Amino acid sequence: MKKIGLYIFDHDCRVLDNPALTQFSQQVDALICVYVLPAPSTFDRQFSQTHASDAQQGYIHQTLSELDENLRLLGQKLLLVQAPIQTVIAHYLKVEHITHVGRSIHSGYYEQQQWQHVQRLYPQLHYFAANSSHLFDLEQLPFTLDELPTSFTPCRKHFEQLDVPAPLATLTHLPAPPKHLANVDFKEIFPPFNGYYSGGEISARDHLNLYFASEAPKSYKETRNELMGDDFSTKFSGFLAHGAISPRQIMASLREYEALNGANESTYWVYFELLWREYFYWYARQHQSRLFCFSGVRNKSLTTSFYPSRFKQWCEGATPYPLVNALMHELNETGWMSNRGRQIVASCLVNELQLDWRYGAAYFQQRLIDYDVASNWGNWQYIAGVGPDPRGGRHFHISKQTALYDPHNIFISHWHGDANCQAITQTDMVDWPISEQS
Ligand SMILES: Cc1cc2nc3c(=O)[nH]c(=O)nc-3n(C[C@H](O)[C@H](O)[C@H](O)COP(=O)(O)OP(=O)(O)OC[C@H]3O[C@@H](n4cnc5c(N)ncnc54)[C@H](O)[C@@H]3O)c2cc1C
Repeated sequence: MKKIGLYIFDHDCRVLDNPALTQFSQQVDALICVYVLPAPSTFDRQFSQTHASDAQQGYIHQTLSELDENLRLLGQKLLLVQAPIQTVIAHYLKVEHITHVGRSIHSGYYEQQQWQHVQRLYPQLHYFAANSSHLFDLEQLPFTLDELPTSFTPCRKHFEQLDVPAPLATLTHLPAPPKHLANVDFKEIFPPFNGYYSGGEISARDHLNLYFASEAPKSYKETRNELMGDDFSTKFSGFLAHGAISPRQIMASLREYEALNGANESTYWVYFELLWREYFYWYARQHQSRLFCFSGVRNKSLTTSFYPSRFKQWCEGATPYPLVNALMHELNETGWMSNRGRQIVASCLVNELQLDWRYGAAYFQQRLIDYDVASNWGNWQYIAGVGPDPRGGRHFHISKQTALYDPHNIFISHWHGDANCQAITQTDMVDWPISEQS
């Protein structure tokens, strides 16, 4: 009997160094490649009224177009489907008689639940999933998931003892699709690229080569907290989030760079930051749905709440704080924000505006071109003090951060941070009695 495989791309939108795709394609005689557009869940709808931003969708559009281009070089093509995964599987089971279904392992709890659900629904199919997005495989870890250290530093020390597997050899062949399969035109579904950050496997390879051909890695540790500019940080996050590049490919280029130019603290720090990403991946795998809980993984009581007008001010960049406003304007326009910027606006939402951190995380989920379930919700928990921070949360003082990172008002004026500063006027019964100052 002919083995017909359905491969579901998700956060692994590349053909090179994609263990899940490579191994799955070796198990089947014919292959259908699909990308399933995620529908907003009930949880998403609870925390926000808006949908994925144009910046985010335009970025995904580019990512998928470049994946399709690379698949075509291997005699394949990418099909885009807008339906729940179980419907997609049911469709191809009926129409193409698929026998196998493959994908890369997802860190998200709901995505894992969905994967288990389809296996229960269609037990007659063969299922396959492998790690395509992280540095280490589960079998390499010196601890079980339950024993994952509760904070980053001890975990990093374990990670540093491990060898990062080399990227796979170039993929030269994929089984062909079973027969002519109609596809939708990507342009009919997605808004155009906004011109700020390019997505996709081809762009990722170009960017990686440019970054490691530059002097930037030598001073990364000193520049990485800046707010503005082309190469103060690596700008790998969008590519990594959608899997247009693998962290192992980045590590291979980093090691080559170090061999040619010498290693220093800054080149090590690029690895160090990739280990943060790694940590949050395993953290999400361990804590599952607790990643989204108000009290976090620490089960901590918080006093923050939801104030619609304050949240609106934060989203629109109309708070009393010019730096926060400028950062939010940058996010809304481009879909990206520096790491220091994310820390400042997240801290403002939690500490100054006293808002439930999950609204901020959900807003980031819809805006970021590099949205990644583990890194986003894990970092938000960290700032809100309900996650892996041994100090129990962070408060970034906005005036101090402004003096440190935008002393000449360049960032604020570029993103019009002082154009619409509004006082926080809303009070509610918990603020009573209202003092002179409020
Ligand atoms: C509240 C908040 C939300 C965030 N949400 C996301 C998200 O959805 N997706 C995402 O990829 N990153 C997220 N980050 C982490 C970090 O801000 C971005 O990865 C980084 O700013 C991307 O820019 P870069 O690629 O130039 O990073 P660089 O500074 O050059 O770092 C190199 C790579 O290391 C990884 N990395 C660096 N810092 C972190 C970190 N704190 N946590 C996890 N990985 C890290 C990223 O993959 C990044 O591309 C968030 C941070 C905060 C504080």
